[in-house]
Amino acid sequence: MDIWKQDYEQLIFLQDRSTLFKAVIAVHHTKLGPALGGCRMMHYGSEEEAALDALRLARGMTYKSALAGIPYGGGKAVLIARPGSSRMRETWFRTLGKQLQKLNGLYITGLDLGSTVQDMDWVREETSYVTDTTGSLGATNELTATMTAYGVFLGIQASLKRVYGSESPHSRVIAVQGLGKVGYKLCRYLSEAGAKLIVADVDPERVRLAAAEFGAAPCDPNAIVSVPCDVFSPCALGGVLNEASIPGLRCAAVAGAANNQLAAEEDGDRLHERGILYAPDYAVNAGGIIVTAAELEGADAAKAKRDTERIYNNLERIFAQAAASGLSTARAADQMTEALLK
Ligand SMILES: NC(=O)c1ccc[n+]([C@@H]2O[C@H](COP(=O)([O-])OP(=O)(O)OC[C@H]3O[C@@H](n4cnc5c(N)ncnc54)[C@H](O)[C@@H]3O)[C@@H](O)[C@H]2O)c1
Repeated sequence: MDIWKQDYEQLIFLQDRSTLFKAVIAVHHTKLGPALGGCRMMHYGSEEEAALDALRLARGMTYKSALAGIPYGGGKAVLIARPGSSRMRETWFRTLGKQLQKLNGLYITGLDLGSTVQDMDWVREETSYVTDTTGSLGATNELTATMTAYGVFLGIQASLKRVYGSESPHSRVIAVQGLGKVGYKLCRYLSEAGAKLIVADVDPERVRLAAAEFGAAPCDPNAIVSVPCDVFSPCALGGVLNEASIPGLRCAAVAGAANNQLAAEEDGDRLHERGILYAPDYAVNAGGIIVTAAELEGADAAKAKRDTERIYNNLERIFAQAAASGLSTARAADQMTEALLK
């Protein structure tokens, strides 16, 4: 990877050799406000891989916040885990907190894959540039996942409206890949709206629960991508929409929570060519970052919900712009967002 060819404002490498602490902070864009994005803690094959992940994720945060209309830029921290790192957690997160304090608000961190509310509490003891601490809006009652699921539900409704002329999920077949914090709550919204659910998860217990609670039809995790349905909703992994999977899709639309659903930029064009309506991931899954923004401005859950409702309208605008320009919805969303970043 050539670091200088990537798109970002600052890339900060942190280390403390005495405690084996290694982290990367990517600040992608701050014109609309301080860089906001969680801290991921995981194993990486190399420091370069960690930096690339931070850069890619930070860019995604810029686009998500800008389109969601919240006054923040995009950033991300990754903390490089290694065998035995659980013993070092407190030290490492305190070190991160001290470094964030030195950055003086350029970047605000929070929860992401592999980090916990306890970790954020340690950061908080060193700096105020952190969200998702104990008792905060983002850490309470799973509001982040609930609003993300609600936003995806709205994204599915907007997609149904575009494809069928009616937003109602009643009797529509929705295939949900991943029944984690977001996917399971999404199933609840859909089930209450009368949708027929097909679900898959690598954890059979989650599938059993969804079948019992929502009457969902279980599906093999390897088959859910190509199951016949009205809307396919990826709520597990990134990269599920790719050169190999797109020809096998049997849905009218895709709208889900997973980040980075398109493996490559051209995959948005592939969906467009197949006549499948793609609701761009960062437009659909902004509910979580909207909760974080509400937390930072001292607002409540009701405000976060109102702001999440903008997702429906954003998608209508993206679909209209794509139709008018002949571009894929992915490219139309990028164009709309990039205009906001100038
Ligand atoms: N939690 C949020 O608020 C939020 C916000 C924005 C985006 N997202 C994204 O949405 C996705 C889901 O988030 P989450 O918080 O529900 O995560 P999670 O870890 O709680 O749930 C993921 C679920 O997917 C399942 N899974 C993993 N691999 C699978 C596979 N191959 N097939 C089927 N199921 C599989 C897991 O068993 C798990 O139940 C992630 O991509 C996440 O980055 C989440």
